[in-house]
Amino acid sequence: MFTLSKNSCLSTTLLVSLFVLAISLFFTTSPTFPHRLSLLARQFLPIRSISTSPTMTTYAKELRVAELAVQRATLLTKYVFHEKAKGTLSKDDASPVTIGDFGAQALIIQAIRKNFPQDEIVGEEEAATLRENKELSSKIWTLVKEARLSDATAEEELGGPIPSEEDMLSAIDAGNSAGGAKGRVWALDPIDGTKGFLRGGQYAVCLALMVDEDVKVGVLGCPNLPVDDSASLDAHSGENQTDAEGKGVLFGAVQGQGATSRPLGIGALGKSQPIHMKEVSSIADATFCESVEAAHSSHSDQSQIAQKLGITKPSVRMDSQAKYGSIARGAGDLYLRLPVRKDYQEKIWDHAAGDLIVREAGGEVTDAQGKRLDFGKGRTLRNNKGVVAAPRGVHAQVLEAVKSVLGSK
Ligand SMILES: Nc1ncnc2c1ncn2[C@@H]1O[C@H](COP(=O)(O)O)[C@@H](OP(=O)(O)O)[C@H]1O
Ligand SMILES: [Mg+2]
Repeated sequence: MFTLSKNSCLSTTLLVSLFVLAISLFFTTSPTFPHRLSLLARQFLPIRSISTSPTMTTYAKELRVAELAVQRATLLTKYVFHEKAKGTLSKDDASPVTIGDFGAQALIIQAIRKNFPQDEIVGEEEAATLRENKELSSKIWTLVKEARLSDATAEEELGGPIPSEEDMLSAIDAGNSAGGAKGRVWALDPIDGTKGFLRGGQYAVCLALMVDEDVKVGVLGCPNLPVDDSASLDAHSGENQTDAEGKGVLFGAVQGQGATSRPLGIGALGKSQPIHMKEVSSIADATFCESVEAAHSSHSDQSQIAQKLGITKPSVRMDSQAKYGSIARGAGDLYLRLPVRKDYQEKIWDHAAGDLIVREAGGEVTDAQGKRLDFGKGRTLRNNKGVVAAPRGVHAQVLEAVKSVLGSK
């Protein structure tokens, strides 16, 4: 019979322990530990379970591509915005916003398709009208061709420029996914806040990645917000600001990793810093951000809710998801979207990025009944009505006021 002496038993145990210790030290002290773990996991687990687990995947590449792609798209939107302000592009032919929308969508989808060819994309625009209007299409193509980051490496990371006008149209049309609760789905709003864009106010280029309906990555490019996170809230509304000095911010977030802001540049990404919502110790001191458009969110319900909460400071009106970015960095505290039309369904591209950025900055985002926004129901948030975004500590209090005002209707 095979037996072991007490001594050899002890030395075997010692050897095994030393081996285990060495392996754990190697992995845990290595800067590439999460990456190694993910590679190891990839060999033993099916792909789907890796991409849905926040601990296994850092989404570092997705965030980087999204930030660079949004930054590149804003080169085009900023050009169009300033040409419009100079009067070179007029509002009459509806072209400024159309050119900006289509051009930005093409540039961003090109980068997603190059880097993540299997992913689905829900984009706001489609190219049908451009295929019928050759003149408009070639006008957009002229600008798309020129929109390049000044940093060659960054441009390479995005997969380079779009090769032809036909490729541009095909990229725009690749945003036609129906969305849904399964797999990797990007939500893209090439120019959110169309009305703000035309008015010379705030607008945002918005991109988010959902994996199995959960928002994992969110990016907002806001060319007209102040770079400075501590700038006064008035500077955030940005009506008729045409001077680009000190403006342009890029917000980013990955689920479980916090939210950041960085200057919106023209080449490589600028330095990022963490952002946090402001702590609200007394709700009466809070400030609301609300939509400029009373047709998008009821201004009268908003003022009744403010009254209920004892808030006397006037709300700051701002277009686009710049509202989510602003409260996430403590410029303003609360953002409500109060339904005007009962039949209107909010679009996923109008909320996905902002929802994650606010939650990662210490906030809570629900609908007006307190339900989490449901991004797995296709292109719209058909399971939700309204939006309530607030710092985690006061969200319940704000929601109660919202319910009591909307409930009495
Ligand atoms: N009746 C309505 N209720 C709520 N949102 C609406 C709406 N009609 C349009 N919108 C959305 O409101 C967005 C702008 O939001 P805000 O008012 O916060 O700036 C628009 O995005 P686009 O500008 O991309 O079209 C559009 O999708
Ligand atoms: Mg929008």
